[in-house]
Amino acid sequence: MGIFAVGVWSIRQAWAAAPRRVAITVVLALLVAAVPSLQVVLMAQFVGALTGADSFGDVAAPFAGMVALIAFTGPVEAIVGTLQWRLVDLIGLHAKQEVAATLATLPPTVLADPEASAQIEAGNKAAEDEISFLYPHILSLLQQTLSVIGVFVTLAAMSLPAALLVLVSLAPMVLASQRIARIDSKMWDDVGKLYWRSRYLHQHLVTTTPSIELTSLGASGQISAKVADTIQRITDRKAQTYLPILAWRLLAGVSTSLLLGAALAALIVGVHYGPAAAGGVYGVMAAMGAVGGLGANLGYVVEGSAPFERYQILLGLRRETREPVVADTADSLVVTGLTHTYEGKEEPALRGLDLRIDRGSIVAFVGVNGAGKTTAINAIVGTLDAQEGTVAIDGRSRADMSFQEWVGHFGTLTQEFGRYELTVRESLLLGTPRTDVTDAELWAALEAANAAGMVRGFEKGLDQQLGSQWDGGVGLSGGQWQRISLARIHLRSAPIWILDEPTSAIDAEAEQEIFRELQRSKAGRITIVVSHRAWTLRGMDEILVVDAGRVLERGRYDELLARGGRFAEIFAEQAA
Ligand SMILES: Nc1ncnc2c1ncn2[C@@H]1O[C@H](COP(=O)(O)OP(=O)(O)OP(=O)(O)O)[C@@H](O)[C@H]1O
Repeated sequence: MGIFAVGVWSIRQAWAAAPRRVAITVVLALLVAAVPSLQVVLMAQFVGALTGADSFGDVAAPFAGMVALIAFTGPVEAIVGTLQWRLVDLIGLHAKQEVAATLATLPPTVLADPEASAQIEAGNKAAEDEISFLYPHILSLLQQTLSVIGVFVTLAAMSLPAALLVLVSLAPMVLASQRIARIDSKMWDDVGKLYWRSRYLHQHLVTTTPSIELTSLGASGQISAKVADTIQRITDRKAQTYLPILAWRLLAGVSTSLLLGAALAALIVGVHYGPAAAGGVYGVMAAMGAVGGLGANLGYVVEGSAPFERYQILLGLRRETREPVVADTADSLVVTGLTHTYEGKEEPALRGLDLRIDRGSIVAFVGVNGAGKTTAINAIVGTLDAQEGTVAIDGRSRADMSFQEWVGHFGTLTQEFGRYELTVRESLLLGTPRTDVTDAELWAALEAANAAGMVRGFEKGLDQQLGSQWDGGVGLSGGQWQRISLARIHLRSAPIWILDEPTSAIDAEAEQEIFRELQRSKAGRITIVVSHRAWTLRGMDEILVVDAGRVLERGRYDELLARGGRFAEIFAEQAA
C-alpha cells in the first residue's frame, strides 16, 4: 500500500523534526476541513431565511456566518502553508542525511555494480527533489478527505444518491493516479542510469584534476556535449510519459465532472425542486472543490509513492556496520586458490593464486600491465569478491569476520589514491578511527612517508587546507599527494600493508628513502608491494611474478634474475 507507507513516513519524519509545528498545522487543517460542510448548512439556512424575509435583519445571522467562514479560510490556509515549508525542509534534510549515512556503509563491490549505481542515483534524486514535498500534499489529502466526508454526511441528509455519486466521483482520480505512478516508475527504471552518467560526466567539468586535463586537451566541449546528450535523452524519455499521463488526467477529469453533474441532478430531483436545493447545490459545488483538491493531492501522493519506493530501495542497500576498528596484529596471511573472471571477460584475471606471508615479511607482486596484480590485491583486501579460493588471516577467513573487522587488518594504498582536499591533519586521520592521535604521531607518519619537509613549509602546518580551489588552500603535485596518502597508511598502522605502486608518482630520491623506511619498519607487520622498479625489489623476501593471472615464478631478486625466466625478461634492462 504505497500511499499509506508514504503518508506514515512523512508524518513521522515531520513529527520527529518539529512536533509543535505539526500539531498546529494539523489542528488548523482540521478546522479548514470543516468549512465546506459548514458552508452547506449556512447556505441552506440563508436560503431558508431569504424565503420569508422582509429586512436584512432576517438574514443577517446566516449571512454573517457565511462571510466569516470565507474570511477565515484564506488566512488560515496561508498560515498552514507557511508553517509547512519549514517542515518540508526538515524532512528533506533528514532524507538526505539518511542517504549519506547509507552510502557510507556500502562496500566497493556494491558501488561497482551498475544496477546499484542506478538505484543510488534514483534514490538520491528522490531524496533531494521529491519526497520531502509530499508532506503538504498528505496534510491536504487528510484535510480534504475529512471535507468530503463532511459534505457527504450533509448531502446524504438531503439526497443519498447525490451523496453517493459525490463519493464515487473520486474513483476515476484514484485509478488515474495509480496508472500515472506506474508510468513514472517505469520511466525511472530507464532514466536512473542516465542520471548517474550525466552526474559522472558533469563531475569532470567541475573537479579540478580532470577539468585541468580536459581543458589542456581542449576536450571540455566534448564532455559538455556528452552531458548535454545525456540530459537530452533523459528529457526525451520523460517526454514519452506526458501524453499518457495527460490522457489519464483528462479521462479522470471528465469522468469526475460527469459523476458530479449526475450528483447535482440527483440532488435537485431528490429535494423536489424546493428552495433547500440551493443549499444542496452549494454543497455539491463545495464537494467539487474538495473532490478536485482531494483528487489532485491524492494524485501527488500516489505518484510520490514511486520516488518514495526508490528512496526506500536506496536505504535498503544499507549494510550493517560496526564502528571502524584497526586490528592490532596479524601473524599470517594465507591465500589459497584465488581465482576470478570479470563479468563479460572470457579469460580469468586471476588463476589459482596461492600465497603465505608471515609477520615481518615483505613480498612483491611484479608483472606487466594487466597481469592481474591489482585484481589479486583487491581480492585479498575484499574489495572484490573472488569467485573461488580463500584468504585467511591467522586462520580466520572473511566469512568468520564482519567486513569492518576484515578491512581493519589492512592499510591499503591503491594506485588511484584519493586526493582528499581537507586539512593535512584531517586527511591523515581518515585512516584511523582513533580520536587520541597526537601531533607527534602525525609528524612521525609524515616523516616516514617523506612528507614532513613539505608540511613544515606550509603556513599552517598540519592545519593547512589542501587543494587550491579552497580559501587559503595549497595545490600539491601528484607525488606530494601520494606522500600524504602513504603517511595516512603509516598513521593507520594496520598489521597488513598493501601498497600498489606506492611511489609511482614520487621522485627517485624520495622513493629510495620511502623503501628504506618500509624495509626498516617491516618487522611488526605483513607487507605486500606492487612495484615496477627493479631496485625496489632487491630487499624483498619473496617476489611473485604474475603473468596472465597466474604466478609464473617466485623467489628472491637474485635467484629470479639468475633463472633467466620471465622476471629476467621484464627486469633485465633495469637491472643492468
Ligand atoms: N573491473 C574490471 N572489469 C573487467 N576487467 C577488468 C577489471 N579490472 C581489471 N580487469 C582486467 O583484468 C586483467 C587484470 O587487470 P589488473 O588490473 O589486475 O592488472 P595489473 O597487473 O594490476 O595491471 P597494471 O600493472 O596495469 O596495474 C586485465 O586484463 C584487465 O583488463
